Amino acid sequence: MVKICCLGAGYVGGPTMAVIAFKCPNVEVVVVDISVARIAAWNSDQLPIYEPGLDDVVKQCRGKTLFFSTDIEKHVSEADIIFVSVNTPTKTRGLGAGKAADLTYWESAARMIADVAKSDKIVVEKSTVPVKTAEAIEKILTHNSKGINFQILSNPEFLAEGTAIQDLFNPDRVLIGGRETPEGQKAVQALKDVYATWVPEDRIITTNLWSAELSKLAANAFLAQRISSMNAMSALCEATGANVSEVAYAVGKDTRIGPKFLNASVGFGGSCFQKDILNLVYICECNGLPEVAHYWKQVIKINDYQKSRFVNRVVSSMFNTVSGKKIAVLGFAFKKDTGDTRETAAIDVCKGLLGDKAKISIYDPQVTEDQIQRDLSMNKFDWDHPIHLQPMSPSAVKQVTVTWDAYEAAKGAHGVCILTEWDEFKQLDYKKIYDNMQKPAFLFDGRNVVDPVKLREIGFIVYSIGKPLDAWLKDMPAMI
Ligand SMILES: NC(=O)C1=CN([C@@H]2O[C@H](COP(=O)(O)OP(=O)(O)OC[C@H]3O[C@@H](n4cnc5c(N)ncnc54)[C@H](O)[C@@H]3O)[C@@H](O)[C@H]2O)C=CC1
Ligand SMILES: O=C(O)[C@H]1O[C@H](OP(=O)(O)OP(=O)(O)OC[C@H]2O[C@@H](n3ccc(=O)[nH]c3=O)[C@H](O)[C@@H]2O)[C@H](O)[C@@H](O)[C@@H]1O
Repeated sequence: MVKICCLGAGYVGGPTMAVIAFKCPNVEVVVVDISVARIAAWNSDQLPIYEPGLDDVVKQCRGKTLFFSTDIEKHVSEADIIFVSVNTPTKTRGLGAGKAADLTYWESAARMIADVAKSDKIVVEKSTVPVKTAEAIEKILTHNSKGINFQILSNPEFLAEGTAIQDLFNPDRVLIGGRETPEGQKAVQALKDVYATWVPEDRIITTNLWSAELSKLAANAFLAQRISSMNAMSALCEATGANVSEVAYAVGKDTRIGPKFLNASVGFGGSCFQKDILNLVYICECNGLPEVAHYWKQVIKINDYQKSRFVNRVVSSMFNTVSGKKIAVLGFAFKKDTGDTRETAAIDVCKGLLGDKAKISIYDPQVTEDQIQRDLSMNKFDWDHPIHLQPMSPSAVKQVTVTWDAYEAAKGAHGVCILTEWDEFKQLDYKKIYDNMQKPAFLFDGRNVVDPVKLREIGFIVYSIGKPLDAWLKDMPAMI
């Protein structure tokens, strides 16, 4: 029986390993983590992450071929294949601060593997890492190798949160990069055999190590670039009377462009797009390619512009101040069907509104008050470290309340901001919401989930990203 150990029981390690265990009954998978609380949650009925379909998969194989443990060294030493799926946050200090990937967690994992290994191992980079990381990892692993053979593979993960199980069951592709030596190719084949249990062969791509590492950064940069391109267009749509949804549809009908990932929004969030693009920018700079670095940096700049443009729309529409006004925020997660708030646009929007002294009432079906308070109190990039190493119990942001009901959040509010595209926000009784709000009642739709025409009929003043402007907003400056 092939033994797999995965370091890191997070959004990637947990679901990915659960699906491997589910699909490969002759493989034993143990997921380990330095966070005792996280492992306890994986072993309980309340999994540490919310992901549609995950519960079923875990329940079917936990205790049979899938295990969660904190006994890291034991399981690493017994494994044939070790996946490393630990955090790779953006550095906040020192060389490359604000851009480069912080490989502290990776390096400590590699040193531990080198220390405890007693037999040959295949070590798989599952985390997203800078191109050429495998070279550094190889040096760490072989430094004290005691004659043990380590083969490093790059097997970046392309799942998206909210659809992780679907993406893992039916991936567009699985990418495996390895050394072009006979030993390297043997290791590639061993990992290929695991995936080939359920992934069609033509979707398993094998490349050299550096191509695999770079392809992951490139894929995320391309995806984020599509959103920033559409978001840039949304500003022009508002200025000209064009409708961004119509433009996206017309553009996406070109089969060379395609219809996916062209939804204008209040800005992309999530733990990876910004982090990985900053990382790419840094690598370009280090390789003497400032023009290329500048090109990709614009994707982030447009995203930041989109978030501050949204805040400015809210404030300027409401007589240029939200001081003391109640603003309801519907949706705090970075996208629907996840409770993940890492780098969510909602953090920046809320901070912008708080900067103008608004009182905010937040409702998200999956995000707890504790998480929201932590997010609003945390420094940039701190969110991407293991949860138990993040700053603890920040003082509560007093102007923020969190409710478990959208109607409660909007009661007595001057304005409502929709910041996550949860399906339930399409079904709300907006007449009821309107009746219980201060007048004039404003609604700012950062996800284009509501029909602005219907809401205007109810009486709302509506702003929808990239849509023809309400008469009320026409003469207001988009950026101040
Ligand atoms: N979240 C996502 O959708 C995707 C993330 N990625 C990449 O995967 C990597 C992990 O991301 P997430 O799973 O989202 O992060 P996460 O924060 O949810 O999980 C990482 C886990 O690693 C643990 N950890 C840290 N150091 C460790 C060590 N030395 N030994 C054992 N456990 C350790 C942490 O306690 C944490 O539970 C990152 O590089 C990320 O860029 C790639 C594709 C998708
Ligand atoms: O490396 C990663 O972490 C992952 O990053 C993204 O996945 P994820 O961040 O989970 O979710 P996405 O669906 O890509 O959404 C990212 C952000 O973009 C926003 N978005 C997405 C699509 C769109 O058309 N418009 C838009 O604003 C979402 O609301 C969200 O805030 C990629 O889609 C995955 O392929 C990749 O593996």
